[in-house]
Amino acid sequence: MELTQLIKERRSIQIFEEREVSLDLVKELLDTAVWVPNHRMTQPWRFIIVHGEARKRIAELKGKPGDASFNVNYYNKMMGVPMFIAVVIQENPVLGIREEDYSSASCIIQNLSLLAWEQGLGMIWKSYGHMHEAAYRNALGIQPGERVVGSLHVGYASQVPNAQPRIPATDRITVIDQA
Ligand SMILES: Cc1cc2nc3c(=O)[nH]c(=O)nc-3n(C[C@H](O)[C@H](O)[C@H](O)COP(=O)(O)O)c2cc1C
Repeated sequence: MELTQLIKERRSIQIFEEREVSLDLVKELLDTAVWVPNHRMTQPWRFIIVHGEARKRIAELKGKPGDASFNVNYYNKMMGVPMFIAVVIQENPVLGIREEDYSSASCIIQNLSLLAWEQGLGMIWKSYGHMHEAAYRNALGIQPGERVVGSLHVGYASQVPNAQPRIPATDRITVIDQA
């Protein structure tokens, strides 16, 4: 697919088919996705992939079946996601570097979503609040000093939403051409 078309046609996918996602394919896509610009080449990221039965680690964060606190809607929603990828970066003590690192990690996520879309695979970048909480962090083995940039939900789309209109960049361009 042509790059322009790929960028415009990629959509964030919320609802997936039950079909499994190949771990090897995702590893291969990530290996390409990490070719981002990265000031100082800190490369502070890692990727925690959760699939199969391990999805219960996330689905059971709001109670297990049988618990009084069990949230069946949350459980079913999360078990309906074929694969999760937590994108995690080591937080640099220097604010400027932390921001650069976060920016580079964001580029990886966009690269991955385009590469996945090219393969017919959907994805959404989720930033739900509980990905910063201890229960989620413990369930995925996230270490002190690591920051979760996003929880990616990955799978084959069962529904592709309509595109939401974008403000043309031309409406937002200031050209300075006078000395
Ligand atoms: C940093 C970031 C965080 C996001 N977090 C969420 C989220 O928590 N829940 C959600 O439904 N979508 C989330 N999204 C996806 C956006 O809602 C989505 O990109 C937007 O609606 C435009 O749709 P499109 O990606 O299909 O063009 C997030 C996107 C970004 C870049």
